[in-house]
Amino acid sequence: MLVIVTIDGVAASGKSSVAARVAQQLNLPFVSSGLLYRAVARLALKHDVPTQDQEALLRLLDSHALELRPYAQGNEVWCEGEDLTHELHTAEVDAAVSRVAQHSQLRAWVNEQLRALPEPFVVEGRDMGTAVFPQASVKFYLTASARVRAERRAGERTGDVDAVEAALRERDRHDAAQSRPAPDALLLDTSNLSLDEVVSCILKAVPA
Ligand SMILES: Nc1ncnc2c1ncn2[C@@H]1O[C@H](COP(=O)(O)OP(=O)(O)OP(=O)(O)O)[C@@H](O)[C@H]1O
Ligand SMILES: Nc1ccn([C@@H]2O[C@H](COP(=O)(O)O)[C@@H](O)[C@H]2O)c(=O)n1
Repeated sequence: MLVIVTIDGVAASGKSSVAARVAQQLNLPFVSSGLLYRAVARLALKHDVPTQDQEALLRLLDSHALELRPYAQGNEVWCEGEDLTHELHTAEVDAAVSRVAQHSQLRAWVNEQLRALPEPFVVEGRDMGTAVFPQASVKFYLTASARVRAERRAGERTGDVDAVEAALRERDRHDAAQSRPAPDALLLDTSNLSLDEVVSCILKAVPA
């Protein structure tokens, strides 16, 4: 019986898009761990809290309750009655989030939120199959060339592909510590695969 499916990978490798479709096919909720880190970064920017200051970030979380709401069609993050979701995928948050994610106590807070979610689900991120859910039923790790990822990301947000590629490479460097594939993860280079082909590969590898 499927309990947890993890889909990890580097920035803009297709984790969220693939996880949402895989979860839909498996009739499971899908969980986006990155949204929690993004929400903390957004709150820090909104309240002028330095992302280098772990204690200040923890105090911010104490005074502003964040809630991740996983739905089949996508996740939402709410903060005291306000839906923050539409503010979380911006270049400003992209530039701040990796620094937030480097703090061990912030990571522990995110992991506590994720482990409290009712199973089963598909969960995407960087370290779902390693640090957070090592016991997962089946694990995948997505990669793609930085150029292909930049072209895909530039396709959904306005922006120069070269600048997007440079930003993705920067985020990859900052995220490297928590972005290693689990030894038992199936690695998928999606550079030359369509979204449907990636989803199909994953569904074929999920035990019945
Ligand atoms: N295999 C693919 N072929 C073509 N386009 C893809 C593929 N996978 C994802 N995409 C597109 O690339 C863009 C980025 O995908 P997505 O947001 O799912 O990546 P991500 O890994 O979740 O990104 P981030 O780490 O920044 O949250 C989206 O527009 C998505 O539709
Ligand atoms: N499991 C995770 C997920 C995310 N992060 C950090 O959050 C950033 C945004 O994540 P996206 O999946 O939305 O791109 C990411 O760049 C990491 O800094 C993480 O550390 N661990």
